[in-house]
Amino acid sequence: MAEYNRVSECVGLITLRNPPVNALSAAVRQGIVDTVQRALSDPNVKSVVICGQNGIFCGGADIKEFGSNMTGPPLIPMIHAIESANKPVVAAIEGSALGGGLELALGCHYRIAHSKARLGLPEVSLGLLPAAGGSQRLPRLIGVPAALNLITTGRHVTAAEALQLGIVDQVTDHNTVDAAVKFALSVAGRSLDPRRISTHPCPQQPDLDALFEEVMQKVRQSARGAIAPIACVQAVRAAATLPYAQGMERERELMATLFTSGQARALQYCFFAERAVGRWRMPSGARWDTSKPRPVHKAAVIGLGTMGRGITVALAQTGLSVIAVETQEKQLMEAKQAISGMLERGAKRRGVAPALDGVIYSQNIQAVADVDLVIEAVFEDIALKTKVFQQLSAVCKPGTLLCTNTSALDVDQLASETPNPELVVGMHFFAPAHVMKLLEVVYGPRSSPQAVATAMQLGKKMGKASVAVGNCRGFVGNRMLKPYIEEAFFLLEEGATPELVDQALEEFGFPMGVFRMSDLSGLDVGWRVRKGDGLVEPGTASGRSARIRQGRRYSPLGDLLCEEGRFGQKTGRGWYQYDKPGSRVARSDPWLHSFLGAYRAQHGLVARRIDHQEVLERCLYALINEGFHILDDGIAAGPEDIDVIYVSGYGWPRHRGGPMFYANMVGLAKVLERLEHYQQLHPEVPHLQPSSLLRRLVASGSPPIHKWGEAIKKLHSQL
Ligand SMILES: CC/C=C/CC(=O)SCCNC(=O)CCNC(=O)[C@H](O)C(C)(C)COP(=O)(O)OP(=O)(O)OC[C@H]1O[C@@H](n2cnc3c(N)ncnc32)[C@H](O)[C@@H]1OP(=O)(O)O
Repeated sequence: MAEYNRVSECVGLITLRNPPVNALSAAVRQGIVDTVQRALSDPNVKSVVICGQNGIFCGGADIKEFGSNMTGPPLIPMIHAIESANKPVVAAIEGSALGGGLELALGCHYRIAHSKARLGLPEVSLGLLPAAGGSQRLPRLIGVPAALNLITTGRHVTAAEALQLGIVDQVTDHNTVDAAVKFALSVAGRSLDPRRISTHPCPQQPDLDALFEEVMQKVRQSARGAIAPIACVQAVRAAATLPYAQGMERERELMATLFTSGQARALQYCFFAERAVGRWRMPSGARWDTSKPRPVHKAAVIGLGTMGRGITVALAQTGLSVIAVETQEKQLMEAKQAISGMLERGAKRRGVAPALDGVIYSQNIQAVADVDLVIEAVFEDIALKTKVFQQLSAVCKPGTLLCTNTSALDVDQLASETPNPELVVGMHFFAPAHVMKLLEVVYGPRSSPQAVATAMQLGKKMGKASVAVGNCRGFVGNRMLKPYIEEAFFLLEEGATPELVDQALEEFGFPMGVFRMSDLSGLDVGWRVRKGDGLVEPGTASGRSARIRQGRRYSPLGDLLCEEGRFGQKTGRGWYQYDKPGSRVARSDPWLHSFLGAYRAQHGLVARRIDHQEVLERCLYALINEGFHILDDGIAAGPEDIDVIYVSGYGWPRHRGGPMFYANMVGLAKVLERLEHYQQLHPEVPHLQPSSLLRRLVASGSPPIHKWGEAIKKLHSQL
């Protein structure tokens, strides 16, 4: 797993070999220990180069080993032995040097990087800290402020930035190993004392306490309950204030707490879940590895409202040429200006030229005749969308993929309006579409695997977390959101306030509670949907019967607010009040509290004390329960799909892994027991009725989440 060769007569070349990213598995660590020893004991070898095979230095510790008993030589003494060597050791960094990979490089005496390489200590995003000396060496090398920034954010830096920061000694555009060997020859015999980073003092920093105080505050605010960023700050503080050996001891203690924490397990689960969703499969048996995507060179977007504009930007930024269609001239001109602005700002941030020429604007749908893929983003109206799909079927060249950005309408119905339903899929973007990571790729029974593969590949190109899901009302994300929101409304009826509900959810880790989120997205959105479903009844009927609609408990609270013109931030009033329409700072509203009091009195409801635990159990377990229904229905292929959707599109705190992972952590039996408890109290609420899959999983011994797939298959075959 680490190959040894002698090159240029006197350079020992060690090559890490562990595809695909040369992770530091037990075998690789053993290989490094053995080959370093061999190089150091060979009198003909004057210096050593460490590189990785296949253009990547090292992706860090092998994350797959974390759950098991770790064997093999530990990283810290291995890196220490390299740093203590009496021959210069040079790291030749191509591709990535991340986590333990960069820590290994920091133990080397010199670092040479290819100009396209990226370096970083991303442990924080796995719920850890750089505990192979990284938290102690990096601040000594580049200073406390820069090290704090890299270690607490986990961001990857380019080779150019690494050079500027002093992480690497040289950047090359040519063969990195050749450059490193040449460099190793040139430094053979030089004193290595100044090159051993652990022996350096941390560069002096004025107002150290104030700096740590400020960073800690910032980190606490943005971490929303995550513990790793805080431990990272504490570890760097140890580097800045303690001798190296004591700093290493502190690094070890902090890591020990993190390593076994539920947060680290959740974050590592997210890492693998994000990769697992790329290996999509459909109930028909079609799969990612047997379905070839069609090439997409030219795309079109129909309808340039907020969503269409964002989608156009996301497509143009991938380098595609895009035809952007809006039939009204005024709207087209406004959209052109807005899209150009977004492209320019995005390009400035990324330091590239804006793809302004990549977008052609047109009022005429005929302009899309030769595109490979169309994304329809017109108003959410089935008649309008049907018309657009019929026009597209007539205009587009044969084989063009027709995608709809609907968030609520039936993809199958739209597909059935076209002569080629196999070419139709949903591409459900989230606003703002050029920023939000999530994309639900919605297939119907007639969507071809090739259409799904093409949409998934395009999503990946746009940098989205793309998840393939089946077609149903609300798809996965919005379908699960419905019971969550309904429970929040019921809690208000029973005595909670929007402030209490939001506080409980925000302390759990959501960036915004359900009511602040509703104010942001607009109360009228849900009102329109409920009207369409025939649920909204004007009038002042009171009592329990007024709150049972279509045979189930219904809360008209949201409708009543909308009747008052309280649509949220845009009208300056919603569940909260705002200084003016469009303002973002939510303030508690006495009007709302007296409205809730009057509403309860009118309906004979007696307010009771509701605590945070009840808020979390009712809102989150109702949402999770819907997740089990979705798995049982085969709408999502596995719990990872649901979790990626919730973490990347709905603000579920990443350090809690996603709703299904959370259920697994809490214990399926406990979730079932609490749902049964609330269902007994609220028999008229169907979404509290535990899903049969949840019951069956508990009955079969609550298998761990990575075994749910097998269990679900087995349980289905027994039905
Ligand atoms: C003792 C504790 C010490 C901890 C210190 C650490 O080092 S913790 C690990 C720190 N490293 C990282 O966080 C890096 C994680 N990897 C990445 O960011 C990316 O994989 C990459 C290296 C930038 C490569 O990206 P790319 O897009 O090219 O590939 P994928 O992300 O799709 O990965 C390909 C497959 O490799 C698996 N993989 C990646 N990194 C690791 C790893 N460190 N350990 C184990 N496996 C890793 C990844 O899961 C993919 O596998 P598939 O089976 O193909 O899905």
